[in-house]
Amino acid sequence: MTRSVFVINAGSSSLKYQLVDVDAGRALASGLIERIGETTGEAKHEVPGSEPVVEQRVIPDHEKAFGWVLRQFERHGPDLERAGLVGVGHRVVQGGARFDRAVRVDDDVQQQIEDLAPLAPLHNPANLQGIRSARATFPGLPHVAVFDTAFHLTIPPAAHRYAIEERVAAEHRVRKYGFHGTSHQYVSRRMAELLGRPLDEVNSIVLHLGNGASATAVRGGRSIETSMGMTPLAGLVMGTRSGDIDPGVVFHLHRVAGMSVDEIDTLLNKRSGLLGMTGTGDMRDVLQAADAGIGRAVEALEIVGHRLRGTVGAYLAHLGRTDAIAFTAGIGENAARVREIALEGLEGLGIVLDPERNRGRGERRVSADGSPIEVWVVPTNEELEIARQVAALVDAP
Ligand SMILES: Nc1ncnc2c1ncn2[C@@H]1O[C@H](COP(=O)(O)OP(=O)(O)O)[C@@H](O)[C@H]1O
Ligand SMILES: CC(=O)OP(=O)(O)O
Ligand SMILES: [Mg+2]
Repeated sequence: MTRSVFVINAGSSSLKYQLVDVDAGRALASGLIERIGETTGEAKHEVPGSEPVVEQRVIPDHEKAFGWVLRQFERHGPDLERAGLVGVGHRVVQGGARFDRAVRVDDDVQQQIEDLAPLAPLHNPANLQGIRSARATFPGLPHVAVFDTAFHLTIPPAAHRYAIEERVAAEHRVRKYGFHGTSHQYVSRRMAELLGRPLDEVNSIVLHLGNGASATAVRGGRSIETSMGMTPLAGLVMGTRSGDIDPGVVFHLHRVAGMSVDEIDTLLNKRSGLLGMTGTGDMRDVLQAADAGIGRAVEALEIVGHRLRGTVGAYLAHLGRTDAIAFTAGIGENAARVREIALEGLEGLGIVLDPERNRGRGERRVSADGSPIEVWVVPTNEELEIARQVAALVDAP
């Protein structure tokens, strides 16, 4: 009998979902609704082995989006009544210092996620909409929240505290939380498996490079440092987010450029990064433009590479001994050129790519034989990891 989990990743303007067969470790259906709340939306429902259903339509809110999803299951399958659903998993971006693991959602937990919304104003409110819709639709099933931040709660104070007045930091919960933890955890475990060594003996650097991007230093299966901060705005250059900048820039833009706080928020979160520098937030387009010799795309890649190399160098120092570097997510898995620039010139630090392997596909080692630090491509699967955590919690006595 199949045991499946319905996994929901509700973003600010999107809803991603997967029906996961937990034991087989594969998706029975998946889908994505984009540009929720805008004047043009796109929705896609995919069942492996059949043509995907794609619709252009206006989708005003997450509740309507969820209704669309349920109709696709009714029309195109699989039948949710017969899928052996054991629970629903919700990706929740900000779990604060409170949630160090997945928890069953009840009214109290839902309230706590709401209380954490000021620490992730772009993410938690959307996550909550997903939770509300799904709890109303599946009242009989256990709902589980899986937090992006949970894996990073092992980061020691020296790395997670900011050097600001203690009273203010404590009162307003200002510290580094880190994100993409589900992916960093999944990939670092897989990395140890691939090296054939026990997790607690492996030190790795995971580079999750998707639309949002973050790096994590993992010592013996525990996160000790990560590049995102109190919010997912910090660290590496991303699709539309700036990553690290001097916080003084914010005051400058407010006082001298006359921008409001909301305008600066939008600038740094939605109009910066690759998009702000090149006009497209999609790495495929940036790479194509750079190949065509377009100056700002070439420069943007140089900035991306510079930031990545600096982060890798810092994490080598924090870990002391590093066994492997793992690239994951859309860019990390697919963009050979980005892997190359991220590690360019680091041969002296024990990192030697093999150009041929780097150009290949799928899960594999991409470092040269004899490279003291191995480099791998390890595809992430946040949905499967969420589904497994849900199943484990539901099974627990
Ligand atoms: N073949 C590819 N080459 C280069 N970049 C790619 C490729 N496929 C996907 N990407 C990039 O991956 C990014 C999206 O990553 P993904 O992990 O899917 O993001 P998210 O889950 O955060 O939405 C985009 O910038 C996209 O251009
Ligand atoms: C937290 C975060 O940055 O998530 P995403 O990469 O899905 O935007
Ligand atoms: Mg992703």
